[in-house]
Amino acid sequence: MAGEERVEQESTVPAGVRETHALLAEQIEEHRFRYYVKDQPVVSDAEFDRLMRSLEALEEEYPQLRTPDSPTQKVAGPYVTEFTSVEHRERMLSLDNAFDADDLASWAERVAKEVGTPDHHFLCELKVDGLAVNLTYEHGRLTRAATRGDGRTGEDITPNVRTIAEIPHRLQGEDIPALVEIRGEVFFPMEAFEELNARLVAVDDKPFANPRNAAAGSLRQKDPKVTATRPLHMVVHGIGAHEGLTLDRLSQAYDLLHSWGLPTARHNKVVDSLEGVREFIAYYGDHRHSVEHEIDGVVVKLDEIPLQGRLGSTSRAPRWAIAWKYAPEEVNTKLVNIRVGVGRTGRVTPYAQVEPVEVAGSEVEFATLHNQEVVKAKGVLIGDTVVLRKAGDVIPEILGPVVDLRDGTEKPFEMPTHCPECGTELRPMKEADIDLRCPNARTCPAQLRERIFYLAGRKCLDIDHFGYVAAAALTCPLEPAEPVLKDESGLFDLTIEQLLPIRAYVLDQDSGLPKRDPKTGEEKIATVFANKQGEPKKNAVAMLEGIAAAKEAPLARILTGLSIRHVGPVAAQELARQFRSIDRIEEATEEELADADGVGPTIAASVKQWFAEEWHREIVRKWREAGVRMADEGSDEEQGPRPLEGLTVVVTGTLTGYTRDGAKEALQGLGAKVTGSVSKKTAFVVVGDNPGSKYDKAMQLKVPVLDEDGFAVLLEQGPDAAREAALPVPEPVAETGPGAAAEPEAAADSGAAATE
Ligand SMILES: NC(=O)c1ccc[n+]([C@@H]2O[C@H](COP(=O)([O-])OP(=O)(O)OC[C@H]3O[C@@H](n4cnc5c(N)ncnc54)[C@H](O)[C@@H]3O)[C@@H](O)[C@H]2O)c1
Ligand SMILES: [Zn+2]
Repeated sequence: MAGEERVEQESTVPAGVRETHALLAEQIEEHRFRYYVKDQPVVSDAEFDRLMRSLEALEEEYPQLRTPDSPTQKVAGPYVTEFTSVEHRERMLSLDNAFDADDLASWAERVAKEVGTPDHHFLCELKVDGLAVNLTYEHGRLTRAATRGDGRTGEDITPNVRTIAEIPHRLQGEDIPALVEIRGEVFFPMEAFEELNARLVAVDDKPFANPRNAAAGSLRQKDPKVTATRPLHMVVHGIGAHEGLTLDRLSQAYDLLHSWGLPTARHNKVVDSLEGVREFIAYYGDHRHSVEHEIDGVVVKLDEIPLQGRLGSTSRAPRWAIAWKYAPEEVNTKLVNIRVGVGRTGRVTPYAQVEPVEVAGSEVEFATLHNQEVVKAKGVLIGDTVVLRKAGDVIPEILGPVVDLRDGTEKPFEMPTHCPECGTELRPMKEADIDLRCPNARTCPAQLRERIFYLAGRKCLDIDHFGYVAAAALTCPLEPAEPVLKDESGLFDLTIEQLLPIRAYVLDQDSGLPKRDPKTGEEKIATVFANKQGEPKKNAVAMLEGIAAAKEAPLARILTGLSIRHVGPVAAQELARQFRSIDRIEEATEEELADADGVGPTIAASVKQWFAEEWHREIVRKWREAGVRMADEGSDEEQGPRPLEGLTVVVTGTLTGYTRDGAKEALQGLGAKVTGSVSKKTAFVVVGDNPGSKYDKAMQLKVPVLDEDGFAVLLEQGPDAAREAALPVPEPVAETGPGAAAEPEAAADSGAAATE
């Protein structure tokens, strides 16, 4: 009876469901066309994947809907495009996804069951975010290159692919087979992306929304000469049809391909258990940005090629492989507005305000745009749908606009000519500067607020309960009309009586805008330092105590807090170490300052300029009157050791928390020597995003490599702790077996011990 009911249900699909299914399928086909043919998708990959999953869910419930032309059963297409179509000798498939640990485990279970032997291995590869290509080599000569197309038939892009330097026109070496199809991913490096869009926008061409589309759009050019100007790369990730080649393990086959000159992946790893797969996934989840290309996940494959054959494929994907996708870092959202913010040094920078979206685990409403030239170069208009990227802990950024969604109401951004907070006319500091500044350093409320916030912050006086809201309340309140601080000179004279009546917006530190009540949407206003009865809040009392205690702060922290241009914590430390008091620094000549260790002419000139301002000298005078010490006692030795003395460090790639100079200064300030090339004498190599050959060299020489977290450990805890925090040395693919990546050996000759 129950069985009959089931059959009954399966045979009738409600008309409404049938229609939903048809509409969804049509939407998906439309998105695929925009993605694979136009290279200009209008939704994010995550959004696309959601649509696919809805379709799959419907077909799960009503299996009759799962017909051979459902998008769930096809790779994509077929499409008629301006390229000649060519048939792949062996089909090019997509991949099934594992969305959670359970999916992965049941895939592994099925593999184990079907291969019938526990003696098999998993090959873990990174999932490169680009577009798939198929290279046909006949007797070692590249005779054809094609896109994936619908899996059976792709587009002939041979002349375009020939322009990619990494792809050999002729294979070199031993055992070159009569025929082999090489599958791989062509990608566009993130760091070249901004420049490409700038070039396109400059000649009124459409910018790309992200690097993956730039890769596809650059490769699928009618004129291969255009492709030749694009910095495309490729990573090999599979083998198709072949003749005259016996293959056993895929990992070993890659070694063979590598020996022929093909660009195989550098981060593959063979493991013999699901545990090893999980470790690989977790490792690259944390080190996603230490790889030379964007990755959107990990692909796990059965390494034994004969066993792969036993598992076979569906119409869409092999059963012997599965893709694990990481949380998406890109989302599409609306660029609501471009605002400008005024920084501590008066720099006025545009930033994007977007419709709030959740990305990489947090809600994002603002993204950096750096300066007005960057806005132009990105080709974004106010009102555009944009691709927003949040990579790890990095500040969110706008990658590019979704041009195909424009309706003509979008407006270009215009950089204001006057300061949004004090109305002063903006100008560049130096003629050649791109950045504009508000010259009203003393009383511009924005600059003062940021300076006070910085002064109270971790790098300077480090005063508890003195955050952004307090800084704003002291410098730009709603009431009283006059702020209690008109510049920083009165900081150490503040009294609780002055604080109690202050009412101010509760400002958001990232945007400088008032926070809003999530329910009413109203801007939040508060008596920041008093409770409802008008009595001092505990935090306000603690803040004043903190300010009083800061009168004894070391000179370096006071100096840093003065916001003298180019005098960050490191330079301040050098000045404090060598001059000992603020008076001696003020009295020193520019030459004397420039001669000091770690100072130099730029900093020296800047210090002189700072003291030349009357209101700056007034700050020092008032602080002294209030009892601020502004001098360090004792000799050099008592100033504490330089924990990185004797170490040579190389910095490569882009760090997120530091400029290259900033990282260098931080290291030098602690006594390290910073050089440009890696040798056996190098104690550490610090790598940011997209490191390059120095990273490889370090791995080769077994020099400990630090990512940004490791770098922080080096600065804060010294070399011994940093060695522990170094990245593991990736194992070459051929070295199979379990076990995590090898511990890096500590450099034997790296000198001084950590002293804390
Ligand atoms: N935004 C859109 O409108 C839109 C439209 C269509 C597709 N997409 C994106 O494309 C995906 C579907 O495309 P798909 O069918 O190519 O599936 P997929 O990207 O999930 O996986 C299959 C592809 O992964 C690639 N790949 C990368 N590294 C690999 C490796 N190491 N080994 C094997 N393959 C590797 C291959 O090109 C392969 O064809 C969607 O999940 C979505 O992210 C987006
Ligand atoms: Zn201003």
